[in-house]
Amino acid sequence: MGISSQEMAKKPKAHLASMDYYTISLVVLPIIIYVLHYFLKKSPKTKLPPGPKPWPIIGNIHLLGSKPHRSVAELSKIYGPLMSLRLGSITTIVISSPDVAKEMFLKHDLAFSSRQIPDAFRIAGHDKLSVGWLPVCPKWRDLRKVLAIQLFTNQQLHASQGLRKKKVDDLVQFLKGRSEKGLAIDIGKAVSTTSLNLLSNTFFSMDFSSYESSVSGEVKDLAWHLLEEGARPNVSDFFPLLRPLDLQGVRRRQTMYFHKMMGFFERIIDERLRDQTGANEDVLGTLLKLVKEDELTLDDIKHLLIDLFIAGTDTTSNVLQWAMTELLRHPEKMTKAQAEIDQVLSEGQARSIEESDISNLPCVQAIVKETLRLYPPVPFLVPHKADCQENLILQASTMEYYSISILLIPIILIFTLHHLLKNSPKTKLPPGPKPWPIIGNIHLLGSKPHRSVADLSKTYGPLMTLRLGSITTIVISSPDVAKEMFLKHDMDFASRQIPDSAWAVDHAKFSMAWLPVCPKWREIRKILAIQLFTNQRLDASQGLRKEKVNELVEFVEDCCEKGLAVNIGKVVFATALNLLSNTFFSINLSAYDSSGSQEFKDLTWHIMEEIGRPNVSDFFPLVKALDLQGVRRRVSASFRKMLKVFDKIIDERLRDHIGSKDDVLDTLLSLVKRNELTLDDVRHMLIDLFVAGTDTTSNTIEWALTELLRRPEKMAKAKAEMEQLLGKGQSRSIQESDISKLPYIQAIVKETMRLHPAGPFLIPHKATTNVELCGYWVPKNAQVWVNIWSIGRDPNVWPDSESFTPERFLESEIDIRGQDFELMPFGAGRRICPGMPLAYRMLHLMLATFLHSFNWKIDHGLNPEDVDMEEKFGITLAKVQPLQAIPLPR
Ligand code: HEM
Repeated sequence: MGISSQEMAKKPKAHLASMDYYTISLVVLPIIIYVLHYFLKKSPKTKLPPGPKPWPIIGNIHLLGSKPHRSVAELSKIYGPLMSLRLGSITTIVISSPDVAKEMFLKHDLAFSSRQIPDAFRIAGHDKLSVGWLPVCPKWRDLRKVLAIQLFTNQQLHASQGLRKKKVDDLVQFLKGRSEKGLAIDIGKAVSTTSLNLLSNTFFSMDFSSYESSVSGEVKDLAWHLLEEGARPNVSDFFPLLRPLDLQGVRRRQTMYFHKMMGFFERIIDERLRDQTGANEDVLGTLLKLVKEDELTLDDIKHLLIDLFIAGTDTTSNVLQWAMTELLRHPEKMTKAQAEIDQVLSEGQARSIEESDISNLPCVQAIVKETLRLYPPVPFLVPHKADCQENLILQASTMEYYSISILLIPIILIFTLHHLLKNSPKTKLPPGPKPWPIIGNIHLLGSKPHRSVADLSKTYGPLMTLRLGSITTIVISSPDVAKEMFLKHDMDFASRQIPDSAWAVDHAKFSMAWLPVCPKWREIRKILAIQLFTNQRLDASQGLRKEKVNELVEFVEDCCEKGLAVNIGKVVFATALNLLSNTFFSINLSAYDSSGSQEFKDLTWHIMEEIGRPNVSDFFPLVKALDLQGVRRRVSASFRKMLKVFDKIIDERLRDHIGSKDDVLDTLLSLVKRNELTLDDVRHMLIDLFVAGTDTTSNTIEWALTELLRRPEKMAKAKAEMEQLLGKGQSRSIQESDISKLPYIQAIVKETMRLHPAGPFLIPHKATTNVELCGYWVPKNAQVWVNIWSIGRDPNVWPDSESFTPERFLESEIDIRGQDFELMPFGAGRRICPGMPLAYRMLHLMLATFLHSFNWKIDHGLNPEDVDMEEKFGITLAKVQPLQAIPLPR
């Protein structure tokens, strides 16, 4: 199924060319937008609520992620409870506090009573007949009146309660049957079958669904599809002028589901009209009476029924499912509710529950309220829309220019040029999600790209294509594909996709981390391998490191005496910084209690964070020059500060004399003297070594201790291993040479790096030529992400993959040095981390010292399982909440 490399070499550059059209349109696009803005600039200013700065064109769409309710809640913490977002060309106001909601509903209810109608519901005239989507108008008022007066009055509901009771009895029968056979129950399925039947009996006096068969599937699935498509982010909603194109096919699919559902209701209505003897106490009976009295049309009824089923089935069953889930998690609350029900029902003769009992069950009511509080089935309500707001209209008209340019440019440029190219032979890229126009798949990355991409790989496979703006990105998520990449094509993938931020202060020109494989890069790697990181060199400097670790112990002992908690990440960072600075310069760069190391840590983290941040300049290289998000500007400032520190040290050494310390700096400066390196090479090499070596090390130790604090039995096992080797009490302290005799500590380090690899995508690689990989075509210049985070958690590779089990490595040969593609926290192939030999020593030395010298307690009296495990994505994965642990004497 693959294609030969010769054929590949001949492939015309159709793919790359098409990419360039995106980029061209992106150059033209801002010009048109800014020209139109210029003409509009005399319009009065509007004072929108605060919100995140929108990106050109897409606005804030990329911030929504896969769980917009959570992403938006996070944003509101920064921008306040009344916030504006720009979603494509749509201004969206987000309300996140009871006070603002109160003002909206009490003071401005009418002004906000219309709906933002998704394109998915502008089908078959539904938006013109549906009570859910109509604006406040006479027709909408009539329909609401019918609901309130004819359908959902207490009297009507009372009349149909017998039907519902019967359905609940059916559920109980079904549950009893399963329970007698000792079988588990799919709560979601049972609950949604019941809630569908409760509705279908209230409306039609008939069952739509049965517990054992999938006949019910039809309406339930249709309601689910209609809701799912309706809620799907749709480019037609973000850019209304693109609606006619229905780029994602949402309207096409929705029309099909809609007609199927409509046909289903039409058959029921026809039968009822033919057989007038049927039950008329139900909702359909009432509605048909109103048709007879000319108060409604048959079309009104069909659209009303669609509204009621879409709105009523999934919402009810979701709430019930969440309620049951919470009660199963909190058995004591379940018991309390059961006791209350028992008490109400066993008064007199034991009987089953009636709707009239609800008012006597405050605990059950409270459970429903609490479930609705935590899991509101419609987290943003059904989006409202502001009517007749002068300033919003102005905003909308400005936005239309975006839409016009969006409509014109992609259509004229991209599609015309694509058409011209359509005779070019096709290339067979690995599968992947369908890209949106212009932004491609950027919107799928969310705030934790390693997780989002891992989820996508479940659908598209371990070799997947994403289009990130104009950049083709190949994602590798299995050991087999990684093996083929590193063993068969290492050279072809050994270059880097350089982020724009790495060009700050010309860093990428000198830096070994970003240079392509070229004589200069080889030269620098050779110097590191031969002069800095040989075993002999590292053995020679181990005394310096031991001294630094002793200082760490002294600092922690002091905290221990004072009963103070230790910010693990901070002290490990300071130690790692000193281990490096002593290995390289024979000086300390930080003190534990000074703000200096924190400043250096902040600088390092900022650099890592900014380089890892999704940046429009990386997705659309032709707009790089604009540095739209200011990332390059901020990274330049951080690099300059860091260079200032190194320049001072270099100047001092040059003033003394080279050779006075016999350390790494001496070695490097003598190479400068011999013209084998330039001073700039040395300065930028130091940035690389400090940025790549500190945060990675401290994050790994922080995660290791976090995992051990959550599992005290593993911590005890590690301590026992060390006691056996080193003795207790007046024991000697640990040396780097002891590491090989501590298999459990080694296993802990491996297990930590499996679950929390410092660089989840390695440092992104790039294809330097067209490559055939596992039968697919990887085009030249494609970015390559090796998702070692998802490989490390793949249940097909690792049994019980989510659990922290160092024991799995005790009987296994798997190592972290780039030979085993299931576990490669340092990468593999030519680009493997050159600092690995030093990192290996530092990690084991510090972790073992922490465990051997102290007992540890979690701060704030937290239970082990409650320790926060949230991670934030940068080029490294750090903990969101720094680990604070209290040291106790051993
Ligand atoms: C826990 C510790 C560390 C981890 C997990 C780690 C991991 C990595 C990874 C995954 C890469 C990219 C490999 C690839 O793209 O294929 C890398 C590259 C690199 N690392 Fe490390 N690293 C660590 C510590 C260090 C230390 C201590 C140093 C030096 C002092 C260092 C220096 C570098 C450099 C310079 C590169 C870029 C190499 C190149 O592109 O040619 N790292 N590291």
